[in-house]
Amino acid sequence: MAAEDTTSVTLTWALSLLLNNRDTLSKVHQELDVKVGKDRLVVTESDTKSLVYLQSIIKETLRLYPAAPLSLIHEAIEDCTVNGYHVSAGTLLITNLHKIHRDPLIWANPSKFQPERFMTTHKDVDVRGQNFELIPFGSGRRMCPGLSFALQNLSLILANVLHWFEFETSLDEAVDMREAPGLTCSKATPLEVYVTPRLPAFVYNSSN
Ligand code: HEM
Repeated sequence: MAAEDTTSVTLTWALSLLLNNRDTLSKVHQELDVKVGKDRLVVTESDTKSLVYLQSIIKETLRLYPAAPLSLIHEAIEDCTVNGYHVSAGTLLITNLHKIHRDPLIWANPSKFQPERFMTTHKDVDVRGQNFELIPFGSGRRMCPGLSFALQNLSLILANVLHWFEFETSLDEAVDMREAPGLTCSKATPLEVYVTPRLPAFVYNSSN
């Protein structure tokens, strides 16, 4: 599993989702204004812990667009029974994370981008492999060892770019959300955005 690729595709989906859901984009900008402030350039790791809406956006992005939609292939090393199904030793198992994450029995409006669900109905659901309805990093002994590093990077990078810039698409068009086939869930078309500064000019000349 490529570490850089998974992080960059997740960030691209997050930004695409925000551009197609401007209310959410405004709300996360408001959160940054209140918790970080427009007179400071760098959002730090300790800031990101209090950015609960931003964290919900990351979870919702990983739910809708898990970077490895079919996870990695696993092989049963011995005969076992899982949930009433007999699995013989040697069976290759592919877990369809994309499908699990959009199960209508678990998720209301499963294909809708609703970060608020992680502050209300699903506030106790995390991505760390303990809640089987949301397992973008897999679960168990062979789950992604880069999970904490990835979550830290996703929060820091997304918080900083959102804090620094306003984002627009050409002619205000909606972002094309089609997915490209492949092991990693990337966009079928590149994301093109226009950025403009959103902080006062003096802040960009400071080093904090
Ligand atoms: C958004 C970011 C990422 C996502 C969604 C992700 C997801 C996954 C998934 C689903 C697996 C398969 C787990 C399984 O077999 O059950 C995996 C495995 C793996 N990931 Fe990640 N990953 C991410 C970032 C990273 C990063 C940053 C690193 C390293 C710094 C990393 C290193 C690995 C490695 C080495 C494995 C193979 C583990 C094994 O087979 O024992 N991943 N990842």
